[in-house]
Amino acid sequence: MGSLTLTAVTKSFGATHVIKGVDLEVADGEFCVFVGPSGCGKSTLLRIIAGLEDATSGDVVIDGRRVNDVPPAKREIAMVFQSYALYPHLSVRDNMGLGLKQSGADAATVKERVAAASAMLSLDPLLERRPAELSGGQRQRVAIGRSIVRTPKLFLFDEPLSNLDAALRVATRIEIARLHRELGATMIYVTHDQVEAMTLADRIVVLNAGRVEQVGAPMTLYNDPANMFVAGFIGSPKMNFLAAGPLGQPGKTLGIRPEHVAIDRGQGAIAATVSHVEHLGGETNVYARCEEHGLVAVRLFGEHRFEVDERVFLTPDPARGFHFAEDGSRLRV
Ligand SMILES: Nc1ncnc2c1ncn2[C@@H]1O[C@H](COP(=O)(O)OP(=O)(O)OP(=O)(O)O)[C@@H](O)[C@H]1O
Repeated sequence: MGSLTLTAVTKSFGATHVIKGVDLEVADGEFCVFVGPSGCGKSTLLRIIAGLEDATSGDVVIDGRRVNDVPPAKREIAMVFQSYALYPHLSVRDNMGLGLKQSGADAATVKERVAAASAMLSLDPLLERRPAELSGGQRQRVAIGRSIVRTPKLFLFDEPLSNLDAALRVATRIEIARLHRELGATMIYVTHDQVEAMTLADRIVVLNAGRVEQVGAPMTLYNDPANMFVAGFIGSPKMNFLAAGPLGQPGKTLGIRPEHVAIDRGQGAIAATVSHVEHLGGETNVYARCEEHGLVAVRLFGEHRFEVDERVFLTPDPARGFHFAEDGSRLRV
């Protein structure tokens, strides 16, 4: 069991209000991802859940028990950080078992749990090595293994993959998804990475300046964003916001994702000039500048040859547009 409830949680550092009243329910077994711009309070919220920071006000409830005054070690949570924080003088085996041993578990239990976690993470050949003899990806697997050994109620991850190179990030991301399925554990995960958020989460919490903008399944945030902030935050390249004009209405904004804008050399709704082209292999991003709307991103599948300075026409798919009022709220038309 490992449910989490946050009720009206706030956090201030002196006069700086960092978390401004967060309410959140995370169900037992759920994978919940916190995203938001740098400085919006993701790590602070995670640290409040862990007990590494005190909430200024509000309640933190784990499995029905208010834990505001319970020290981190007694909350039955495990935290995995970006830096692995392994003991350099201990072997992988001892790093994984130490926390459990310190909490008073007998040697047989420690051995059994370390063996199970090691098998799950393919760490068996590395158990006698010290951290200095491991790659970054292997060290992060040990850090994750150490958290599994303690069978916590909640796993908290703070950007665990951000020190890894691109290929290892993908491999470790898949491994974390598999672990979540196998353990059925509740996981709360902070990331900057859209792909991690979209692929790992049952639900994503979008934070902005210490408040929750929207909580929802990844595809709900993509297909049905609550407001302009969420619409612009989820998706890459980000959604185009087209100002008033033939396609918009005065004072209102039309949001259209780059994958829903057609580009053509012969005809279309908006005349534009190609200013930049990104070839990603399976996809091509074209950025075209037009007088009325500035730079518009177009995402194409497959390889497309557009040249910088080429004249083109852009046509947003009207069925895929979102409308926003001046204050950023969504207009459902
Ligand atoms: N101990 C502290 N004292 C004062 N301000 C702090 C402290 N810790 C965090 N902050 C401030 O709180 C805000 C939120 O920080 P936090 O680390 O939670 O953001 P974040 O969303 O995790 O950012 P990032 O994505 O850059 O890691 C920031 O403006 C930060 O400067």
